[in-house]
Amino acid sequence: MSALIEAENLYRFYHAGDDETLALRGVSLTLQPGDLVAVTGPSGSGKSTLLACLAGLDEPDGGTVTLNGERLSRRPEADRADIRSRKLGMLYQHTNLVGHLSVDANVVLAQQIGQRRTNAAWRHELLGRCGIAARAGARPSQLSGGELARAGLAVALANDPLVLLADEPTGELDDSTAARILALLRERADTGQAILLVTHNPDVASTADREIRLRDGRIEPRPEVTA
Ligand SMILES: Nc1ncnc2c1ncn2[C@@H]1O[C@H](COP(=O)(O)OP(=O)(O)OP(=O)(O)O)[C@@H](O)[C@H]1O
Repeated sequence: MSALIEAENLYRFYHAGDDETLALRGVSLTLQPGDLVAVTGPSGSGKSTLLACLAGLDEPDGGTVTLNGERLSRRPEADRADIRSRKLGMLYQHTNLVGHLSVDANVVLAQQIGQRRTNAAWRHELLGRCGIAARAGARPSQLSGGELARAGLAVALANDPLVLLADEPTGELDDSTAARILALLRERADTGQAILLVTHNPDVASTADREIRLRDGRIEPRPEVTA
């Protein structure tokens, strides 16, 4: 079985004048089909940078990202966009919705852009499962923060992607809605997807198969288990 996400020794530096920020310093991780993994860490530890590099939206200064056997890093943007449209769904912290389209039309658009040929039945199921069917005709500006997060998740899952990267998918949600969304993510993982979610919430992280903790751009070693 081949890994769905492989990141090897990722480095990302930002320069502003004389200042250099080491956002990622040698991060490696692997997700197999069925893995639901949480990325946690304090503000500024590199979580969003990691997600952007894994999605090919940002180019790491060192290291490689491979999605389902296809190298994403150090390729022209058109190639990365093609790989994304075949393999990846992404939920951003700041919404991934087009402002002048309804929620339903946003999901339709994502289905048209993607290359995995999902149908209208899938879209309707998804809107229901994400708890946003009742607001499917609304535009993003008419939605609450929690509704935006759920609509964004429907867009991210529109193509039933092999890999889902989600930045704070439950951040704006009440406990019962968050539990429902986590159950949906678990179910998608059980069908063989790999899901990486960023969260500040320890309860959400504890529902994942494992937790990757970032600090200052590095993965914190797991505590030694003593017998
Ligand atoms: N475009 C940029 N230019 C300069 N520095 C940046 C840029 N983007 C991020 N950084 C810096 O890189 C580091 C990692 O940022 P990142 O957004 O990945 O952290 P994070 O863990 O996602 O934080 P948060 O939990 O607050 O969202 C921070 O020190 C941040 O200030």
